[in-house]
Amino acid sequence: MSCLILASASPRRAELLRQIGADFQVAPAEIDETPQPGEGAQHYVERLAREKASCVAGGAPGARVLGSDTSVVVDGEILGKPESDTQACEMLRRLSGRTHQVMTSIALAQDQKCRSLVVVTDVSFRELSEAEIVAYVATGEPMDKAGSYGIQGLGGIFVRELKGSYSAVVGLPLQETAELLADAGDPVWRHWPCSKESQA
Ligand SMILES: Cc1cn([C@H]2C[C@H](O)[C@@H](COP(=O)(O)OP(=O)(O)OP(=O)(O)O)O2)c(=O)[nH]c1=O
Repeated sequence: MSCLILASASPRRAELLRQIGADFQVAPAEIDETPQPGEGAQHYVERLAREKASCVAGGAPGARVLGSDTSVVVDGEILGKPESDTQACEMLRRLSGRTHQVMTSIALAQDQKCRSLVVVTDVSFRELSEAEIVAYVATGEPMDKAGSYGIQGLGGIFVRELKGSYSAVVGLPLQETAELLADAGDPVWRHWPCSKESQA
């Protein structure tokens, strides 16, 4: 079976892919993440996941390349990673006391072929006080995360309810990723270690 490459600089994605026992290498993709004029959120995340996967696949003939993108969407507006503390505070104020969508797309490319899907999760925040928004941004945790929070970190205390895939919010939907790899002919369970002695 051809090798699997994770086209991502995200330590969370690598950790999640390791969690399900996949055997892979990491090669981050450098692409322009600017949304196209009038582009819808689902289209945007899927396009980026496909571009990340295809960009790395172009330089790795025969390899299976997994790309992914996560964006937070509120009132149809895409919130990416904040560029400043001020922007992080603004995003958190917008998310306070309401429900937003986290959209994560995964794409698996091999040579010219590419399969992709989008997972949408509803996340509801309780009301956040100004003091805790400022304290949270001061920790630095929001800075490399879409929507300026990490559900898997300190930001977990903001989340009242989640409907959908927790792992997709962190950056890689585990069930759907395993399904995409299985459809491509290499289910992750084939790489799982066996703790039992051979019965032969
Ligand atoms: C909402 C949310 C996002 N995130 C992260 C997942 C992604 O790493 C990041 C969204 O940015 P992305 O552009 O999807 O990914 P990235 O720049 O980190 O890595 P790459 O493009 O190389 O794959 O936000 C969390 O870790 N926790 C959360 O709760």
